[in-house]
Amino acid sequence: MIIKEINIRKMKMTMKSPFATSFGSFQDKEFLLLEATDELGNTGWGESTAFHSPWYNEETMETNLHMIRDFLIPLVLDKEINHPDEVNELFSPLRKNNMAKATVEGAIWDLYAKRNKLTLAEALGGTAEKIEVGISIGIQKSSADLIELVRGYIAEGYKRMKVKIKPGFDIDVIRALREAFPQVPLMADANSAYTLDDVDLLKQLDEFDLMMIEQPLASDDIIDHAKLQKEIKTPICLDESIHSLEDARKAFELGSTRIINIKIGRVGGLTEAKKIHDFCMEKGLPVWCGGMLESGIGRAHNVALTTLPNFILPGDTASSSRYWEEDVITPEVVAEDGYITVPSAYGIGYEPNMEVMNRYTTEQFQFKSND
Ligand SMILES: O=C(O)CCC(=O)c1ccccc1C(=O)O
Ligand SMILES: [Mg+2]
Repeated sequence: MIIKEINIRKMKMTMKSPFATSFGSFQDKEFLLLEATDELGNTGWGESTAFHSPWYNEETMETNLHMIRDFLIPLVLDKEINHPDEVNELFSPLRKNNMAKATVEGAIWDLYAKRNKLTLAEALGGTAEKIEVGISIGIQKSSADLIELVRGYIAEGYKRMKVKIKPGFDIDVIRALREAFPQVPLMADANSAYTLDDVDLLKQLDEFDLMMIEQPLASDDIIDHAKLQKEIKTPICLDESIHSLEDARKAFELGSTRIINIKIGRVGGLTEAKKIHDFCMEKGLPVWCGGMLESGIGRAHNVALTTLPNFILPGDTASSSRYWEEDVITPEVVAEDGYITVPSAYGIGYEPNMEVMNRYTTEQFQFKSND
């Protein structure tokens, strides 16, 4: 296939409620969508998971726009690409900027799948027909508020509850949740809010039978996490620290992580995500698919990736309606009793809803081949 045209949209959508983590809180979500068109008129969509500010990682919507426009598009426009795995190779001379790379690569995966009359899940080698999903709940004003939210999500059928913690909103909150829901599959995500000075506090979490603690220590660390894992029973799951198959290998060898949260954007695309998945499967490390509060386009990519066999644990990709009054795809992503049915239409399997998408588009950029 030959990529003939790329369109980028700056989007601004407001979530139903603010999402608070140890690194900050926001309700307005600004992000990029990208559409790639081939020489036959097939199209594919990708979403950038970079936020407006560099607080989850160093990338932002604007750095992604710069990278895509000035470096990534010139590497793919008018080039003959036989398989999306080649895009990972084409981008490899450029360091990092993984979310920018994943935006373009994701659109090309969708395009490739549609062109070859495959679902994106099939193109990736996934077989699951439905996937199990959990929910990620931001930091609340009080344990009581959190308990009420969790009660509602359990009633909706979500398969595991992930709650955000930070210093001052941790042990007491988890204890209260555990007392309220003795059996519920529960985990905590610290988004790098602790250091090794907090070992004694983190040890206290062991009594609550958590499935895992996600990224307790620094966002770039795999050394201290290995030290911490030796001190605590709760399995550590790395999120922020893993950017590539190489990172996954090193973290595994050091004993820094027993589970990996795979986010397509953070690792630079679906090809790298699949490599990490395959490695973890071989080593007996379960994985699950993380979320970045995506619109329907990114959500659809997450659903397709999760059909691979080592996505053993429920991911963070909940129903569109948990985040948005209206989503940019039809149908919207729906979790029923904690399961999302994998769509059977080609590519990402959901159609962009242009009417809704246009309403939330603030700016557009078009790149066309010269011939
Ligand atoms: O519901 C989702 O999409 C996942 C929410 C979530 O946990 C999250 C949201 C924003 C930034 C980082 C994270 C995270 O997984 O650490
Ligand atoms: Mg996380």
